[in-house]
Amino acid sequence: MTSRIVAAVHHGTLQFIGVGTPPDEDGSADLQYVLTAARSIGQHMSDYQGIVDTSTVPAGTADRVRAAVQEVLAERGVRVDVAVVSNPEFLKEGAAVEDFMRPDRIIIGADDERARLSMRAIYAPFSRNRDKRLRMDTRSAELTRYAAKAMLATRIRFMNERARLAERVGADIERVRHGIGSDPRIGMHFLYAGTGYGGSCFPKDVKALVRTGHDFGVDLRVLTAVKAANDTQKRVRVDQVVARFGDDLQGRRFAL
Ligand SMILES: NC(=O)C1=CN([C@@H]2O[C@H](COP(=O)(O)OP(=O)(O)OC[C@H]3O[C@@H](n4cnc5c(N)ncnc54)[C@H](O)[C@@H]3O)[C@@H](O)[C@H]2O)C=CC1
Ligand SMILES: O=C(O)[C@H]1O[C@H](OP(=O)(O)OP(=O)(O)OC[C@H]2O[C@@H](n3ccc(=O)[nH]c3=O)[C@H](O)[C@@H]2O)[C@H](O)[C@@H](O)[C@@H]1O
Repeated sequence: MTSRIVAAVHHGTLQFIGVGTPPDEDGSADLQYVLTAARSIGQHMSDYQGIVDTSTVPAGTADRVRAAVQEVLAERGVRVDVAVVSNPEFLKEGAAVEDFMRPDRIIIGADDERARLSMRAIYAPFSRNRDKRLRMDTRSAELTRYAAKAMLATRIRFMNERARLAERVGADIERVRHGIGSDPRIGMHFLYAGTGYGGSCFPKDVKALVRTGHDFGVDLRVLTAVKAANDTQKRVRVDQVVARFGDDLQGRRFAL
């Protein structure tokens, strides 16, 4: 891994981009770092390259990356082939190495056969137990990342809502979690009620997918409701504390 572009471009025929995609003012993913990295590769490549995007980016970004590189190549008067691959990763903070070494699935979104075969080869050592490599087009790969995240966010939101109801009706949400999670159609993962989803990726990626829906004229009502309800979840904890200890919390300490 390096941030030295010249060394990277001369090292091999696959260039992985994994730079930040923070939320833009309108909630969409800001692609400036991805496109800058892509242009830098275009500045230095003199032979075929496969540019692999592992950043979280909206559907259609691979086409923008390809156009950005081709523009730079045209300015330089260099005629070489370029392929763009979408390779979303599903690493969790704190478990990134383990997630990378033992992935559930390896998504290879490629419209170019040569790049797809190189990607298959590079990921072969991580696919020995069973073949985890899923082949698809770039847009499907890009959307898969957000769709996975949206599904998990929806589960968390769903459980937080059930938790509030459980409290009111005198049920125990932990028992309910066991009760429903043991149905294999539902499963045990991501069913913990809490203060709502947070962290560096969930809030920004849910927002970005809602924005993509808006841009493409599709009203993502479920996800919009998930986002709005999650925003209020932190407040629920505060209300519970106040209900239990009263308005004056001076001098008290709480662990979350
Ligand atoms: N943090 C996480 O757990 C996960 C993050 N992602 C996605 O991966 C992407 C990166 O996320 P993070 O690693 O958390 O971001 P980050 O902001 O911590 O790291 C990005 C790095 O890229 C470098 N960089 C930016 N522009 C560059 C350029 N032109 N050339 C070379 N290096 C450059 C920055 O200096 C920085 O060190 C995002 O799209 C994010 O959504 C995906 C899965 C998990
Ligand atoms: O693409 C990304 O950016 C990554 O985003 C998340 O990874 P991460 O943001 O590190 O966080 P998680 O540990 O998965 O938790 C997300 C949030 O949901 C909350 N959560 C999680 C699980 C649960 O049952 N309930 C719950 O409230 C956590 O407290 C946390 O705030 C996904 O889990 C990764 O698969 C994905 O690759």
